[in-house]
Amino acid sequence: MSEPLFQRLTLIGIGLIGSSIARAVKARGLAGHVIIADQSEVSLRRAEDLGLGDRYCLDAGEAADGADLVILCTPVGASGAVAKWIAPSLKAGAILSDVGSTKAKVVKDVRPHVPANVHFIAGHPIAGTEQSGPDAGFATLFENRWCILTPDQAEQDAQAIERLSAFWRGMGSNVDVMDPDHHDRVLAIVSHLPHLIAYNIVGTADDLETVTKSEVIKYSASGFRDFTRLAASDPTMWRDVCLHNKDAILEMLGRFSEDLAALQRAVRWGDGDQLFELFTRTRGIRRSIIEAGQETDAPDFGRPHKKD
Ligand SMILES: NC(=O)C1=CN([C@@H]2O[C@H](COP(=O)(O)OP(=O)(O)OC[C@H]3O[C@@H](n4cnc5c(N)ncnc54)[C@H](O)[C@@H]3O)[C@@H](O)[C@H]2O)C=CC1
Ligand SMILES: O=C(O)C(=O)Cc1ccc(O)cc1
Repeated sequence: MSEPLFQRLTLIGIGLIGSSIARAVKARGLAGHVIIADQSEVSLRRAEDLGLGDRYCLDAGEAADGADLVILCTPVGASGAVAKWIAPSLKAGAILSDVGSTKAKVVKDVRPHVPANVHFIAGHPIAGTEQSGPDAGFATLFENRWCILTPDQAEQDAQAIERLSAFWRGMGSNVDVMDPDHHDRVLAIVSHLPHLIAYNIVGTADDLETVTKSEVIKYSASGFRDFTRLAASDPTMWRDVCLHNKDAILEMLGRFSEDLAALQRAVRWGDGDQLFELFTRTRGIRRSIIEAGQETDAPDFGRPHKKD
């Protein structure tokens, strides 16, 4: 057997993403020793029952002590505080990363706490589900998905970026490197806005006085059901995403609202040509995604282009 990429891996937060990393690392032999930390005793005990790691700690600082790679897998709102807590325990030469859905604010919150001899490289696997907690993870989650790294000190961390990229490739992902602000604008439109729209439409249906709750459940067509899946996503995680990526989300929401108003006008004035033109254009985008191998007929997210 070849040497694992990292001798000691620490995962802080053992929910959907942390536990998926733990499972993938175990299945693929990517780390010698896996240490798991979580602030929830229940999740930590569950992780132990599932055999996700080699050691379990309530104290993230203790867990990070001596690790070669530490990955923050908590909601983004906790990143800064956790980084501050573990900073004194990080060993020289260690890599610190994260999996948060937003990047610029994570870098802003974490960077000030990172010792000069530690490589901090923020990251985001574009893979997930609406589920959360240690039971929700699975070893194949990252296979054939993108992972975006957003280093803010790319030149001095070049070797560490390559090691971290190899780690994600080892879990089956394709890796892209991007500026944190650009990441946040792209993800605002392809991920954050769709979740907000889903939360909103399901909330609106729930509030309607003229349609009963039981009718919403009974007659929900598959389009509405797709929205309810996204709208079942973790409230803490998505509250934090909205608070963190406020500017990009507001920018995309502004644009979205303008386009929705145009659509509303086309419906009001019976402008069939405009409706037909838009629906034809968007159908083409779906077809391009399927042709690029990023989507099957089932709901899916972020699958990279198939290699020839
Ligand atoms: N759920 C998804 O589909 C995806 C989520 N992400 C990102 O991954 C991160 C984790 O998300 P999930 O695994 O879905 O969440 P989750 O809710 O399943 O797990 C988060 C875990 O972090 C723990 N935690 C929270 N604050 C903590 C703290 N201060 N110290 C130690 N542990 C703490 C919680 O107890 C929980 O076990 C988030 O930043 C999210 O934006 C990224 C890609 C996809
Ligand atoms: O469940 C879905 O459809 C998702 O969109 C999963 C997801 C959620 C958040 C991310 O930052 C990346 C992927």
